[in-house]
Amino acid sequence: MPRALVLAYGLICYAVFFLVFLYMVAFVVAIDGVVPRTLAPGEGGSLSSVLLVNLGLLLLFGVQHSVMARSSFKHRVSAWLPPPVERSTYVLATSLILMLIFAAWRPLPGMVWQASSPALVWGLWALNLCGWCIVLLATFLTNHFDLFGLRQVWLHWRRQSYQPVPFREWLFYRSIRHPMMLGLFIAFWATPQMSLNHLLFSAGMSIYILIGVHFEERALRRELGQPYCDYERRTGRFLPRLLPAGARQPQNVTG
Ligand SMILES: C[S@@+](CC[C@H](N)C(=O)[O-])C[C@H]1O[C@@H](n2cnc3c(N)ncnc32)[C@H](O)[C@@H]1O
Repeated sequence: MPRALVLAYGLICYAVFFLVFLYMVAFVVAIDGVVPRTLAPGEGGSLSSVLLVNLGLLLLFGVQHSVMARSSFKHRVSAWLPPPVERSTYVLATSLILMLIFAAWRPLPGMVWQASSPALVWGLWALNLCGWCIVLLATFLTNHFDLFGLRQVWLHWRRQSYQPVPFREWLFYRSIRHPMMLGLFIAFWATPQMSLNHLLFSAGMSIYILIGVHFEERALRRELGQPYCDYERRTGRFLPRLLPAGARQPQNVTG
């Protein structure tokens, strides 16, 4: 594959994901008129058909995300998917599944909660915004450009060999292991208006996150060994551990 094509492919995949992520914010936040389809309540057909379609979509997302992240999958497809474009392809596949969710999601009628006090409404919107910001910031604390495949295609363009991103323990990662997922939890659940529709989406995504972090931790334990086990002891999954200050000194996980 010509290097320019690899670079263009990586840039396009990143741009597509960026737009899809922005759409996801609007889809979840569900403010009228911003995007055509959101998680606002509506009539999507019989309860059984709505559940079948929506749970199927969430399952599809979970399967794509987990299977494509596995090293055995990467190894198997390496013959026809060159390493520099592997991450971009994963990002593109995730974007396509998210687009399918936005297009095919069947709405449910009814609200679960609706805050009425202006202070609570604004407080919850502020918390929601914090959630999205934590997600974005956490991508930069590890390596935003590696996570979305740009670093891989750029290094290939420059004819430089790829070196994996070192394990980071900066800021949030000093005390919790999954700030990106914590941000998503906050963004999915902190809302002044929770429709039944939104509840189903948030619950499905949250279950997937819990399963995903289990596999991510297992992979990191295998890859990094004892230093990662020590990191697990010092940190909490989503919330900081209540440890004496001295016990939480960062150490270099990669040795
Ligand atoms: C989608 S990111 C999610 C990271 C983390 N679970 C979170 O919620 O912030 C998954 C990738 O981040 C990598 N990763 C996890 N923790 C990391 C850290 N502290 N430093 C660098 N990379 C990390 C994992 O190896 C995996 O490839």
